[in-house]
Amino acid sequence: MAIQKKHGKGRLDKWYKLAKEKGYRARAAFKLIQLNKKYGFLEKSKVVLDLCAAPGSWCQVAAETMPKDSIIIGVDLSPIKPIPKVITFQSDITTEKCRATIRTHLKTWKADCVLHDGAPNVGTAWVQDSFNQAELALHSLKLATEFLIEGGAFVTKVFRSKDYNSLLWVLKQLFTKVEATKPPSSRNVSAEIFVVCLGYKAPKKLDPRLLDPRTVFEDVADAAPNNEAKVYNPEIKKRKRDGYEEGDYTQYKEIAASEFIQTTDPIAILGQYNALTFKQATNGDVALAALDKLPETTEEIRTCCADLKVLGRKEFKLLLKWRLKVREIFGFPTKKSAKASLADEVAEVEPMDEEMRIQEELQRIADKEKGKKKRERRNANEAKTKEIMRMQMHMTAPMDIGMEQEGPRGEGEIFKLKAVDENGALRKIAKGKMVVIKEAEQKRSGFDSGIGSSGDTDDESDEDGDRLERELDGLYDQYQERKSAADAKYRAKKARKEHDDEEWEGVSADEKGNSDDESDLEMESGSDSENEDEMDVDEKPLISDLDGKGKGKEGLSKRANRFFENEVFADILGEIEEEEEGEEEEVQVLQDEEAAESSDDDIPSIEQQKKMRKEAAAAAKKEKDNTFEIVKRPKAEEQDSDSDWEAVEKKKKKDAKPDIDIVTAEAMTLAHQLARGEKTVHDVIDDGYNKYALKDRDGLPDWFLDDEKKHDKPHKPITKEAAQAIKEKLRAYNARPIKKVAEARARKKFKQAQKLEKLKKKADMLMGDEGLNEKEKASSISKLIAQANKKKRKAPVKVVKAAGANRGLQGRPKGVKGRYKMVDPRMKKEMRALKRVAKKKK
Ligand SMILES: C[S@@+](CC[C@H](N)C(=O)[O-])C[C@H]1O[C@@H](n2cnc3c(N)ncnc32)[C@H](O)[C@@H]1O
Repeated sequence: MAIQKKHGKGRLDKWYKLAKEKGYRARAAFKLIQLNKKYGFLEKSKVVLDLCAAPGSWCQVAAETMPKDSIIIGVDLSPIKPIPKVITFQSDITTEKCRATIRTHLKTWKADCVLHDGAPNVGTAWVQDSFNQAELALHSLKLATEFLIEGGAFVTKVFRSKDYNSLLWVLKQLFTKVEATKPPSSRNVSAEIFVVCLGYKAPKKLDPRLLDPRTVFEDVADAAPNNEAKVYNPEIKKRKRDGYEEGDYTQYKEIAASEFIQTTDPIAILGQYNALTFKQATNGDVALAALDKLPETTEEIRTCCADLKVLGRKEFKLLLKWRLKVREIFGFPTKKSAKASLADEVAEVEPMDEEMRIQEELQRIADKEKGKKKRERRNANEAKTKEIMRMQMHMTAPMDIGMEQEGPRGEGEIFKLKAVDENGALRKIAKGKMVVIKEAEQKRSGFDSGIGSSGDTDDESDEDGDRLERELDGLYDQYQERKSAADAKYRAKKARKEHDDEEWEGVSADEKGNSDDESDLEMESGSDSENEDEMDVDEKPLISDLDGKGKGKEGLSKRANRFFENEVFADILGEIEEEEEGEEEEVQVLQDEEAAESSDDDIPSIEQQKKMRKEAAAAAKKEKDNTFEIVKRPKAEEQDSDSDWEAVEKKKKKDAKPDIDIVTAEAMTLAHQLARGEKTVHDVIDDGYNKYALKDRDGLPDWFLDDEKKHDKPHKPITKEAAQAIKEKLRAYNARPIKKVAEARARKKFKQAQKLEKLKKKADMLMGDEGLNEKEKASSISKLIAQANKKKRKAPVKVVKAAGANRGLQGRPKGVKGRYKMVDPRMKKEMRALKRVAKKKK
C-alpha cells in the first residue's frame, strides 16, 4: 500500500494542507475544532485561557468560534505573533510569574474554559517525555483550578503513559465529567490523547498534594540496561551519552569465562562485558582451568570470548550454545536435567491403586486413538486440498476426485472455512488482507503439517538448539515490545506494517502462498469438524466467493483479484491496459499461432501470461512502496461527510487523469524515464522480477527477517533532475499564498473594479449633462479621474515613549488612538548605531 511519507518540513498530511488553506498556523487547529464539535465548550465561553498556545492555532479557532468581544489569553514559552482579539504573552506556565501575569490580564474575571496543548521538547527518552508531559498537564491543571469558573471546562493533552491513570484520577476529583478522546486529526502514531473535563467543581479548599507532581506521579526510575538489545541486535550500536556508572570508571571490563558458565543471566554478561577471559587469577580457579581444557572450548569460542563488543548475533548464539554444553558437562542444572530430576521425583511417588492405573491407561489409549484419527483426517484433507488445487490448475476434472459426490462428512464439506473465522481471518480476508496461519498457531492447535514426524515421535531434533532458538525468539519479541514502547517511529512503522498486506514474494511465491493459504484454511476447517454442522453457510459470504468456480474475473487467481480490487489500482491498471492496447494485435497473432498449444493445460495461455505480467507489474509497484510511493489521495466518499473542511477534499479532478501525486525522487525518476521513453511498462514489469521479489523467506525467524528487510529491497536510482523536480514541487507548494492573503488580494481587486464602475457612471452622467459645454465636461471628468487616483493619506504613526506609565506596558497605551509605535532609549540607541554602521559602509 502506498504510504504517505514524512517530509523534512513536516508531515504533509491532509490536515497540514487544510490548515495552510484555511490560514491556521498549525494543523493542531483541527484538534480543537473536532474536540469542540464533540463537546461544544467554546461557544458557551466568554473567557478562555490557552496555555502553551504557540504558534497560536488554538487561539485562532477560539477567536472565530467564541462570541464577539470574548477574552482570549494565550501564553507560551515561544513568542506568539499577534492575533486579532487575542492577548498573548511569553512565559513558562510552570512559573509563579506566569500565574501573576494571567491574573493581571484577567483582573477579576474567571475563565470559562482553560485549554492546554503543551508538549515538552520531545526526543530524549519516551518515558521521560511522557512524564514531563504529564507534569506539564498537572501544572496547567493547577492554573485551571485557580482561574476556572465553577462549572467551567478544562481541555488538556496527555500522552498515554504510566502516569496517565494518576492524572485521570486527579481530574476526576475536580470535574463532574472527564472523558479521554482522540480527535481524527491527531495522528494515529502519536501517543497523545486529549482529556476533556467538564463541570469544574470549584472546591473551596484543595489539598496541595493533589496537584503536586511528586505525589501524583511515581518518579521515573533509571532504566535498566537493555542487554538483550545489545546481544540480539548487536549491529545497532548506540552512543553512550549517560557517562560512567556510579563507582565504575573503567570502560573496558572483562570477566572469567567460568562466571559466564555459572551465571543464571548470561545475556547480562554478554551485554555488559568486553571479554570473557581464560586467564587464571592468583588464587586459581579450578572451574576456569577445566573449562580451558575442554575440547568444547574451541579456537572459535576463544576468539569470540576475546572481544564481545565486535560479535554479531551468530557469534553470541554460538557462545550461548557453548555455555549450555559446558553446563551439562559440569553437571549444572539445565532444563534437561531439571526435567530428568522431575522424572526421578515422579518415580518416587507412591504407586497408584489398580483402578486409577486402569483408568489412566484407558485415557491414554483413548487419547492415542483420538490423535490417530485426527492425523488420518488431516491427511485426507491434505490429499483433498491437493486435488482441489490440481483441479483449479486444470490438471484434473472434478469427476476424477468425486467432487460432485457428498464427501464422508456431508456436501460442500471441503469448502467450509469455519476455522478461518476462528482466527478472525474471514474478516481480514473480507477486508482484502491475506492470511497465513502461523506455524506457532498451528502448533498450538495441535496442527500437524504432515511434513516430518508427528508430535508423538518428534524427538529427533536437537533439543538444546531448539530451546535456544525459542529463547532467542522470546527475547527478540521482548526486545521488539520494549522498542515499540520506547520508539514512536518504530511503533509507526509497525502499525503501518500491520495495516499493510503481506509483502509480495514474486509471482511463483505468491501463487504458492495462495495455495498455502487456502490449503491451510482448508486443513484448519478439517481439523475441527465436530462443530461444522452448526455453521450457517449463508452467513459467510466468503464461502460463496471461494465456491465460485475456481477463478475470479479476468482469469486472475482469487488472491490476485482481491489484491487488484483495491482501489489504488483502479486508475493505474486502467493506464497499463491502455498502453497495452497497442500491443493487443500482436498478442492476438501470437495467440492464434499458439492456439493449439494453449489447449494444453500444463502451459499457461498467452492471456494468462499477460495477466501474470500485469500482476507482477502491480506487485512490483507495491514492492516499490518500501522505497517510494505514489500516494493516491483518498476518495471523497471515504471521509466523514459531516466535517465542513472535508468538503474541500471532495473536489474531484475535472480532467479524467488519475489523481496521482508523485512525492518521492524515485517515483519522479521513474516517471521521467517513462515519459522520455527511456523505460517502457515492460521494463517496469521486468524490474518486478528481481532477486528480492522471488526470495524464499519461509521458515526464517522473525529477527532475521526484520534485520534483512532493511537491505532486502531493490535500490532505485534517482536522478538529479528528479530530485530537483520534487524540491521545486515542494517549494511551489510552500510558496502558495495562504487563504487570507489570497482573500485580501481578491478584495482589493474587487474594490478597484467597483471604483472604476462608479467612475464610469459619473462620467456618463457628466457626458449626458446638457448644461455643460464640451470643455467643462472634459475638465470635470479629468478632475474625477485625478480624484480617484489620489491616494488616501494614511494617518501618521504616533510615536509613544516607553517611559513612565508606559514602561513595560503591553498593548495600547492610554489615550492613544490610531497607529502608534512604542520607542524606548534602547531602541533609539540601536537605530543610531545601525545608521552609523550603514554610513560607514558607504
Ligand atoms: C503543540 S504546541 C501547541 C500548539 C498550539 N496549541 C497551537 O494550536 O498552535 C506545544 C507548545 O507547548 C509549549 N510549551 C512547552 N512547555 C511549556 C511551558 N512550560 N510553558 C509554556 N509553554 C510551553 C511549547 O513552546 C509549544 O509551543
